[in-house]
Amino acid sequence: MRAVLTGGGTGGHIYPALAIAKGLQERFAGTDILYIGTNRGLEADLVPKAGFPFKAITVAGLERKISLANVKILWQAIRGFQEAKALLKEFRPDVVIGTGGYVCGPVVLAASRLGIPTLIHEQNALPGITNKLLSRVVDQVTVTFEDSRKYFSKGVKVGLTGLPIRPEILQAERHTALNNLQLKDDLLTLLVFGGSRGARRINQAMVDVVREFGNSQSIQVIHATGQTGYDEFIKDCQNKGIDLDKYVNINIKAYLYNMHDALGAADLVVSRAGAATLAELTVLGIPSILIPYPYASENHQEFNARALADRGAAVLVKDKDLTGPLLVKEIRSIINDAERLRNMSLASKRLGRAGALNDIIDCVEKILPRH
Ligand SMILES: CC(=O)N[C@H]1[C@@H](OP(=O)(O)OP(=O)(O)OC[C@H]2O[C@@H](n3ccc(=O)[nH]c3=O)[C@H](O)[C@@H]2O)O[C@H](CO)[C@@H](O)[C@@H]1O
Repeated sequence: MRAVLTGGGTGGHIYPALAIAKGLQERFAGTDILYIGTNRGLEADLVPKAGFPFKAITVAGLERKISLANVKILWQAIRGFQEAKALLKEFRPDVVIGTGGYVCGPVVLAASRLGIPTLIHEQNALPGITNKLLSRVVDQVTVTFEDSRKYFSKGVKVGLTGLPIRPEILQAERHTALNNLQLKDDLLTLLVFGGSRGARRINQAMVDVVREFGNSQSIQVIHATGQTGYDEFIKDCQNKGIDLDKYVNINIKAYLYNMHDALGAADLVVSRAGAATLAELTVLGIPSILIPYPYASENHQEFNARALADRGAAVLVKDKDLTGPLLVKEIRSIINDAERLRNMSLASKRLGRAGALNDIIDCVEKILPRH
């Protein structure tokens, strides 16, 4: 079996594709994978690190208003389509799977023109523009939320599967994770990150959290600043007189390539509310404080966060309200109340869908040629 995966820009599109790639290899022994993305997205870093062959094509996102830049972008899209077609002809996949982001457009379209079976997965309740357009040419659409069915035209085959999660996250286990991270098992672990690119607002609030909990006897902290926010965070700490070297329980990273260990160790998470993150939190039953990114298209992160907050699995803090002292207060009020922490964890677990990856692989199997 030969499969092409495509999806890019942010981790929220890439990790579901990586999960599907691993799921295919588990189901069909000897599966050959090719990942097609762009050199500008996070996929150029994450895909080779995950051990899959990666090829890049030319592509760029359209601006929402008519502009001269869009003429250039349209030209790049045509070039990207030709490049995708050439890669597909060379690799000869049995199936092409897209998980959103601009790069999916030319790759999935080229596959459908070449008569290769195609499937796309939508992570958010509100489908992205690329997936909405592609839904008209693909063999199968799979969605995370029942609610998103209504955004696709009649006649489009839509299957409800949930969001596929990397197998290593599904298998994460606290003791091993703490060991791998060299953390203590008698302390609570707070994990903080702002989606795959980091979040400046969360980093700013974290300066106070680090100061408050530095060398605490009850809690240890892992904070991922995002690749571009690391230096600024360290400088902000220095400016406030915080010497991070003196805090043995505070671990600051630019990016967590070992998220399965970080999530496996976490008793409480502070994060943005991207769909992939929420699927991971709920499948492991981790309580969270969610600060939705307010500029995500049509404010979809707030809808994501509400789905958890309304069911007691998370506390929602609006970005505009976020300050260091408020974050410290929210963290304290949860970690100091063991019963609340346990109830939030149970509520989170109830929302998790561990079978999503398997269900998507079933959908892939159904569109393969021999079926
Ligand atoms: C700002 C924005 O529009 N973000 C969107 C983007 O999410 P974005 O990529 O920001 O966030 P998601 O939460 O969906 O996914 C992040 C992924 O990166 C992983 N991770 C993160 C940090 C780290 O250090 N290491 C690591 O492995 C997380 O475990 C997760 O798998 O795509 C998602 C899925 O379409 C959307 O729901 C988000 O709204």
